[in-house]
Amino acid sequence: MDIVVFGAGSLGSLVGGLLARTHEVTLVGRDPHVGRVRESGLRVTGELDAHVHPDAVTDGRNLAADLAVVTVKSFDTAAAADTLATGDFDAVLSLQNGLTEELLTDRLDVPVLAGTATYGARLTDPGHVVCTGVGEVVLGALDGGPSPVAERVGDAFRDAGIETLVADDMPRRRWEKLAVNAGINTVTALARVENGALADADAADLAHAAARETARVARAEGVRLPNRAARDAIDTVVEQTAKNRSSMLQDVDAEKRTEVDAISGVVVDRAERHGLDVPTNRTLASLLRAWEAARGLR
Ligand SMILES: NC(=O)C1=CN([C@@H]2O[C@H](COP(=O)(O)OP(=O)(O)OC[C@H]3O[C@@H](n4cnc5c(N)ncnc54)[C@H](OP(=O)(O)O)[C@@H]3O)[C@@H](O)[C@H]2O)C=CC1
Ligand SMILES: CC(C)(CO)C(=O)C(=O)O
Repeated sequence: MDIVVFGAGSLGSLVGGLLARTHEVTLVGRDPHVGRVRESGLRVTGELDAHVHPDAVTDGRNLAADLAVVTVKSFDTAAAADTLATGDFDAVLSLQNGLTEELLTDRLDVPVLAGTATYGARLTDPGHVVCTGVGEVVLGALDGGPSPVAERVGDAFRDAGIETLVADDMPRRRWEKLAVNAGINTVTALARVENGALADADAADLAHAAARETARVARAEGVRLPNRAARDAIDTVVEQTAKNRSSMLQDVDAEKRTEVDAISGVVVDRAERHGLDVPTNRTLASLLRAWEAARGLR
């Protein structure tokens, strides 16, 4: 397959690097990373090991491929979509956190697949990405149900040795992941603690409340996500990733803009559409946005 990975930062470089073992890959990213990949290839170390030579560019306009994988931060999705729209792709797959696929669908004229990734990645130096955790990519039709396009993409990912599940219930999975991110990412970022700290009862109550509200909004959107499932998902992820610093906490540590708008912000916006109040998500979003504003990040 010809694959463009749009957003060759941490996750994009890892996924693109693994895909390049089997497929023709073009990474779209920034210098000096792109320059180093062109000069001496991309090294993957940590829990996986590879040295590959994908094509790499800084200008993502007018590209053509079977598939474009979107791995920019959620707040860069609209710009990425507008750039991808100048090219020619058979399908687009998002592996981002937050609900970004609707934005891609609105701006692109090709099938957009929904995806989640639980691989951990960190771009430590130009040309070098560290795999900090082997997880799984789950992908499928945005509205659920069977999808021959998703099956083809799933086969391509598996051929490259990426743990991949093609799922026919992406709406539920996306909202469950959103509930997890709305609970864990926000609370850990604001309290500056690792995920495992949410085993503490008070912090867990707050994360559970955000997840329960998210499940309520999901149900208003027609997605079957019981409160109990959202709460259990938080507990499972806290246990499995106890030592993680969530991606939002890493952004706060680095004084970088967070993905709050695509996580808590989306929960608040969708709740409003259905006349629901989500006070926990609203409060968490306000605090994070206040932090970003005070640092000139928004
Ligand atoms: N890292 C991880 O382990 C995981 C990440 N995710 C999700 O994946 C997404 C990406 O995360 P992550 O990889 O950590 O983020 P990064 O910031 O490391 O990667 C995104 C990269 O895309 C670049 N970029 C943005 N817009 C453009 C553009 N128009 N042209 C070229 N390059 C562009 C950014 O450059 P610049 O910053 O200079 O704009 C950055 O290098 C997020 O939604 C995250 O939540 C999900 C699971 C795991
Ligand atoms: C699952 C979790 C919470 C793992 O840290 C995550 O998705 C993130 O940090 O963004």
